[in-house]
Amino acid sequence: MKLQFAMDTLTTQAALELAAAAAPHVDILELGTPLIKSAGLSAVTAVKSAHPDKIVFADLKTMDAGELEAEIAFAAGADLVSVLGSAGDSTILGAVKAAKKHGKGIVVDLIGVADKPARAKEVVALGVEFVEMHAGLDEQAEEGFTFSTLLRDGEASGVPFSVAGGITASTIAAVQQSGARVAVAGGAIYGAPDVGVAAATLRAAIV
Ligand SMILES: O=C(CO)[C@H](O)[C@H](O)COP(=O)(O)O
Repeated sequence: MKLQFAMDTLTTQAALELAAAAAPHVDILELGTPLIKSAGLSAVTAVKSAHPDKIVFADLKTMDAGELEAEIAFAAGADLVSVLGSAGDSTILGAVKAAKKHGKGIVVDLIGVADKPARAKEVVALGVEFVEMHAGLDEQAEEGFTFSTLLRDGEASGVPFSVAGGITASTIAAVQQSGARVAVAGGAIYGAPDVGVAAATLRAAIV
């Protein structure tokens, strides 16, 4: 299982500092949605230039104009770009077209989708690399939130999936046991007193 670090920060400089500390321990460096909205796609270029050996994920969460948005992110240096599962199939197909042109991949984020396993099957048939079983930051803060639903949905989907939703060093082993291809961790790394140690701890918890 790969480890993806979601850098939910606001400036390119902060992202470069986080990436430098965590890179030895992670496989995928994610430019979070707030970072791309704040700093622009030049942040993707900066992170990819500093870490050409890492997979760089641009978390665009695209909802429309799939081909155009994916195209500009791939041109900026992204290896993977996210599109929302609640977007129409034409949006997802457009993004897949841009990915094929660049020899890169689309990840469909199933945040907010009620029947995640069903939509996962549909979008993988459209040509996406994998889906993300995702409970966002707001959903995580809701009363009654249970992380285990994401793992059950991933297993039920029968397609390649990642998991994101407040993963910590104590829950990442369960993510691996669910068969996830990628574990996405944001706050557990960027919110830790020592980013490098936190990333290394998550890595060590993957058996
Ligand atoms: O995409 C996101 C929010 O929409 C986050 O990057 C994702 O949820 C991972 O962060 P965390 O581990 O803090 O939940």
